[in-house]
Amino acid sequence: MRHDGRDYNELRKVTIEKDVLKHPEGSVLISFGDTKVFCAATLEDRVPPFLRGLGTGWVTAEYSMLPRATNTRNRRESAKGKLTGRTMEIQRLIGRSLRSVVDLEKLGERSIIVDCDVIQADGGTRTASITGAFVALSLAIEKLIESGELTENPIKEHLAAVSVGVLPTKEVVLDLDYVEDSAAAVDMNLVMTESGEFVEIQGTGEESTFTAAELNQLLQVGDLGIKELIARQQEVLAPQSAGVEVGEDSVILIATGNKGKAKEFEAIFKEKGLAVKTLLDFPDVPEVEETGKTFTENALLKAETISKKFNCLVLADDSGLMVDALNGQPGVYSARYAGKLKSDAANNAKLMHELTDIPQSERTAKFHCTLAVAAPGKESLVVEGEVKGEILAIPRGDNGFGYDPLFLVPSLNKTMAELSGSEKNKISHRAQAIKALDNAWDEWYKGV
Ligand SMILES: O=P(O)(O)OP(=O)(O)OP(=O)(O)OC[C@H]1O[C@@H](n2cnc3c(O)ncnc32)[C@H](O)[C@@H]1O
Ligand SMILES: [Mg+2]
Repeated sequence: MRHDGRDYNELRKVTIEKDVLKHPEGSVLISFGDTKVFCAATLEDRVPPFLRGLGTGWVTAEYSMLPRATNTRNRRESAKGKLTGRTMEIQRLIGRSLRSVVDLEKLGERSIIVDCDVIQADGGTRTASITGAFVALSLAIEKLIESGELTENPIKEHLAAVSVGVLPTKEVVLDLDYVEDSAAAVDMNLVMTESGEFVEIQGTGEESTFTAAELNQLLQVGDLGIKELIARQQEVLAPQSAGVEVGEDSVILIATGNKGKAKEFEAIFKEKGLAVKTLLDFPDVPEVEETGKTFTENALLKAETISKKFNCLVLADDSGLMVDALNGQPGVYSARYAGKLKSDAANNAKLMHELTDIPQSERTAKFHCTLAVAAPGKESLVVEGEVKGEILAIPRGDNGFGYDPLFLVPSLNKTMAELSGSEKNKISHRAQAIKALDNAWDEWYKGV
């Protein structure tokens, strides 16, 4: 029986929180029970002198512990003026471990430095550091891929580390906390890869010895722990590493967080036998900032950013309302016409207000839709669609989304919000753009 009630092969509660710091390219706060470590990965566009000009990159790590990470205060190493042997040994181990799963040539002439700072120590700080450092490193590399600086991921496979040991009771256990660690007869740190290979085994009999049979048990229990830790890392790094099913042929990923658009695309693609996934399925993926000045720029930005992130084919829609009496406004600013909060009600209220004195005959407008499709290694495809109409003074209908209740389709004498979903999907700007996409698809798909 372990003092905290865990089973012999049970990890402490492991949590990995990502993007916890503002400045580093990759950051995580990892906890193994009460052991908590910040891991921050920094990208630098240079390599140490011994690698300069060789076209290869470098990954290294630094480790440190806050004075009160432990039961009694430890003087800062910076105040002492030198690193202890323990610190040197641990930071070399972290760097070595990370390099074992990175193809340094693919990384190119740049360095990634991972700082592991223990804020609370309760046993296993080096193993928590390695497991967290791998995630921070992956996040930093993701940034390089997103920005187009790297096209291929230099990470070969996942890496994690865990402690195992033999208690004075002779029990072989996984993931020792401080109480167990300080009494253990055998203490071992394992660093392993996703494919089950070892990077490092540090095993010591503490005033005792251990048998080959015990060693085997220790390795087995450790292997299970590593598999669990890697699964946890994959969850945190998902969807990039887990891939979900977006790569399947029958699924199309649409880079939109707009529920109204998502619903329309689902209906339109269902008829083509394709299931739709949108960013609503991936709430952790941050919204792509629409910094473009045109529909095309923004559609490409959304499609290409998300395609790089997921490494699969992605469709994006940038659309909006263009009102003639407002010189084409709100145009690309349609979603945020009344402010950052993107409220349909506020946008419609602003539009009604802006057009207060404009007679109906001068309230002509059009909905515009630009679609961009991006796929890895291909030049993106862009198509457009439009539908003409008029802006009413008073909203009508409850269907659709956005400006639909104010947008009259004169030939039907109904607003877009008075049409059923399937009626709107026959005539809308989005439907027109999808027709154009259909026409261009085969040639684009075969080519480039
Ligand atoms: O960028 P994504 O995540 O796709 O979602 P978004 O709502 O921000 O979308 P856009 O940047 O393309 O802005 C388009 C805005 O134009 C309006 N709009 C586009 N299509 C529309 C439609 O079919 N009916 C009504 N309003 C529409 C609506 O206000 C949208 O929020
Ligand atoms: Mg948008």
